[in-house]
Amino acid sequence: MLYLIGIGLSDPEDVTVRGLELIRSSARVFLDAYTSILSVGKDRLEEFYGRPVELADRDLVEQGDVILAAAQSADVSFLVVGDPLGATTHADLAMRARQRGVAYRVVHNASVLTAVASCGLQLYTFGETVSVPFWDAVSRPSSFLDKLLGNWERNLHTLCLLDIRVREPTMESLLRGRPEFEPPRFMSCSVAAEQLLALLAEASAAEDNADLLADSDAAELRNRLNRRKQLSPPERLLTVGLARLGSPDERIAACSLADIASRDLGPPLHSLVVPAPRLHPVEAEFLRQFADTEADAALVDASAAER
Ligand SMILES: C[S@@+](CC[C@H](N)C(=O)[O-])C[C@H]1O[C@@H](n2cnc3c(N)ncnc32)[C@H](O)[C@@H]1O
Repeated sequence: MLYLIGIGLSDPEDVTVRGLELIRSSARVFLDAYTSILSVGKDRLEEFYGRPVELADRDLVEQGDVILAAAQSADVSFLVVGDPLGATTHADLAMRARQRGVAYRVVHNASVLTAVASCGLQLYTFGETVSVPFWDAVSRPSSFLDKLLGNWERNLHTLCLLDIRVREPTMESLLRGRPEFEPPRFMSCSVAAEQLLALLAEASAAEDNADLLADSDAAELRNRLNRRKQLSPPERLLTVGLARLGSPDERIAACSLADIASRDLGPPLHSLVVPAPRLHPVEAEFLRQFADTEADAALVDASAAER
């Protein structure tokens, strides 16, 4: 039997009683170290569970063979930070278990997908969740912005999950054929905001060049830019930064996109929310407690006033 067990967002003690009993009675215990992390290390988990915990990196999680082979002949717990079905990766593991005839059960727990409501925005009025990937010298993915705009146009909030890179092999080590790994990286709200600001700035620069294009291309470009312009200027675009949700040192900040780019919300993990353009008055009232300055509070009030 394969048990997919959510271990919550913060402390070892966040595991459910049922989850803990299953972990303690399993022959092997794996911890997904690829899609999310707990700020406490593996040692504290092992101490609390009274069981050795094997770290599952990206290959082990995505291929799933080692885990599924073990679960074919014994009880295996696969631990996921948050809820086990809060990331598509684990739904995939469950489907592959089924295909191989390995029975599985899910033990749910708190997830960032629900904890985001701590900022006061209603879960019912969130649209599609997006993932913001790190940019590098060769790739600057931006498809998340179009999804965000789709939500915005329907007056829905957008939860942006921010990239995590663990055990990424360095380019030199790949060339040598002997992998060595980069230090882990976790995207902060300020880096996500900088990438978003860069895309919005590119949109206004591109607008100046639209006249140089053939009519049909220019019309398409103008349409795309006009959509993006809804999010400008960045000094008036309300955002919410959320750091370490569910932890005693959780931090939530409601301020403009321009401001969040220079705010330090502390250690990972971070998520960023772009609220819908028009907030429900109750959402605005709840959210206002996370406005650090009068200017931030005025921005929240303006979103409610525009209903
Ligand atoms: C793939 S999702 C993890 C989903 C997880 N299984 C769950 O249910 O919460 C990973 C991303 O969620 C966000 N995240 C996870 N835990 C968080 C937390 N405690 N506070 C803020 N953001 C968090 C971060 O953006 C992180 O990169």
